[in-house]
Amino acid sequence: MNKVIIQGGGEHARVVLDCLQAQGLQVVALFDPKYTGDLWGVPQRGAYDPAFMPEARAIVAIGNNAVRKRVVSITQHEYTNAVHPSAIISSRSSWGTGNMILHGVIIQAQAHMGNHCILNTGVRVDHDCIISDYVHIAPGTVLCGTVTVGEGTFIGAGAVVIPGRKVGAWATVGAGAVVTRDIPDYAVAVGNPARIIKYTNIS
Ligand SMILES: CC(=O)SCCNC(=O)CCNC(=O)[C@H](O)C(C)(C)COP(=O)(O)OP(=O)(O)OC[C@H]1O[C@@H](n2cnc3c(N)ncnc32)[C@H](O)[C@@H]1OP(=O)(O)O
Repeated sequence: MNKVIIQGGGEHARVVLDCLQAQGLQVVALFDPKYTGDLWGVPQRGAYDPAFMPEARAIVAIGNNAVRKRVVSITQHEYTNAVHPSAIISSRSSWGTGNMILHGVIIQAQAHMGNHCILNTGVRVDHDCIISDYVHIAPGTVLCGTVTVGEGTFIGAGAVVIPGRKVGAWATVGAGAVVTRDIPDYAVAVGNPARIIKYTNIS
């Protein structure tokens, strides 16, 4: 059960491949219509083939949350998690499947995360945070204790969310933002303190 396929062939997929290989897992294929050839010893097989090695586990390594959700809906393999060996993870935290917990991430006690999320390089998720499905938290971001993040939300690199704040679903927090108030669903917020500049309509 150590074989893994990756859905996606772009930059994020390469980081996830690096992570899975560091875990000692055998990545047997990358699927992405845009890529063929060999990447770090792994064949890039073009479009997804549901019949390919059905015993392999899958991970959808696509950084865009809406696209990742769509590709998850058509993937027939069972899922696994990518967890880099350098991550520091409390045994009192929990998460579902299909998640990418990348290099240098820290997850504190009683933090809980759903499925198909990305905790990118060096993200810190402190105690009692709750992260829904299809969230992407970009490199270096800090979620202080008891923060809640709704489905599909993207939090840009180096952002800070102060304790107890709620970031809604399918929201966007800009790089370097400091979130001092709750952010509603679909809002795009930037700056310190973070201010809403617009709403998006992704679902
Ligand atoms: C491994 C990896 O690389 S993972 C990927 C990590 N990527 C990131 O962290 C990127 C995060 N993205 C951002 O911060 C983007 O700027 C977004 C998503 C917040 C906004 O993007 P857009 O919707 O294209 O907004 P746009 O660029 O038009 O900017 C709108 C306004 O907000 C300002 N703005 C945009 N981003 C920020 C920001 N992070 N902080 C402060 N102000 C910002 C712009 O200067 C502009 O201001 P103006 O209207 O006065 O000129």
